[in-house]
Amino acid sequence: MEFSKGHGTENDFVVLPDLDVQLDLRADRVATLCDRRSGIGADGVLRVARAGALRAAGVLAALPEGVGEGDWFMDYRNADGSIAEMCGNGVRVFAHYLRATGLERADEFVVGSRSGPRPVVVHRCDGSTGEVTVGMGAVRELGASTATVDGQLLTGLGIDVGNPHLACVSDSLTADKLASLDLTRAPIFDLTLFPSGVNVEILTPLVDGSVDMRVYERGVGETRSCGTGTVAAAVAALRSAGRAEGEVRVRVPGGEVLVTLQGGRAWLRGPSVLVASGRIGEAWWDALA
Ligand SMILES: N[C@@H](CCC[C@H](N)C(=O)O)C(=O)O
Repeated sequence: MEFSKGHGTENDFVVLPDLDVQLDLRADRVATLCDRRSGIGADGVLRVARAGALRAAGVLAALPEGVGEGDWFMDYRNADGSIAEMCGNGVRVFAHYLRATGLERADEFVVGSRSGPRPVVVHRCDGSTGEVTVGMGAVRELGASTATVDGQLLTGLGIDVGNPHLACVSDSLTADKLASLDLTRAPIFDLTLFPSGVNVEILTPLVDGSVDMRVYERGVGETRSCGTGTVAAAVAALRSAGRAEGEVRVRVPGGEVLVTLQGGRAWLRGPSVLVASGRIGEAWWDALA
């Protein structure tokens, strides 16, 4: 079983090429694989296959609207084994992987996700680093809500970027105060607004087109970056500044990305790194309960 390991601003993934869709990605297997002691260690898993093959194998009940049978499809799993609709950093790593391995020859193509097609532009890439823009699609605002983070009640904006987010801009927050927040415990949030859970972003107000952000991801815990989360953060930061559109540089613990919002749609540009590739022991994989 081949694998690669990659990250986008240190949001890291095990990439599993599975063009014939042979792998049974049961939740417990994914969780063990993503465990940093018992497995390879990652925030999530990206299975690489064509959408039609995933549908034929029953992984997808139907193709998401706008995704064609022949499109690449990022079958994304969180580190706890749960399935999520979208992963912005994951799409950049997925596209980089396809180009670096020669599975894809074009620099512009579509990556399908459970929340629909995500067109990508690979600006540059080699076997280890790349720079990719992802069309993140429509952004839907869900209204105000709150979360308790490190004992503090924060107000945020619920935002659907294909997956659910609560982006909390705190006017009194500085980059230093943000860095000192304890995000080891899961935020408490409103289950009525987010019955399937939510990714929570905490961020500083917009200054000179930039914000600092940390995130607690559904199905993972604190990560060093979240691509869909940076889009949600950019929407909330612009809204707090009385704006609906523009470019926002989002600094996260793992690096920096650029989010562009225009006409209710978002684009995410940022780096990708492919760190290693190798083989997973089949006996080890088969023995996972
Ligand atoms: N890290 C991702 C988001 C992954 C999915 C998320 N944890 C969820 O459950 O919605 C990103 O880069 O967007």
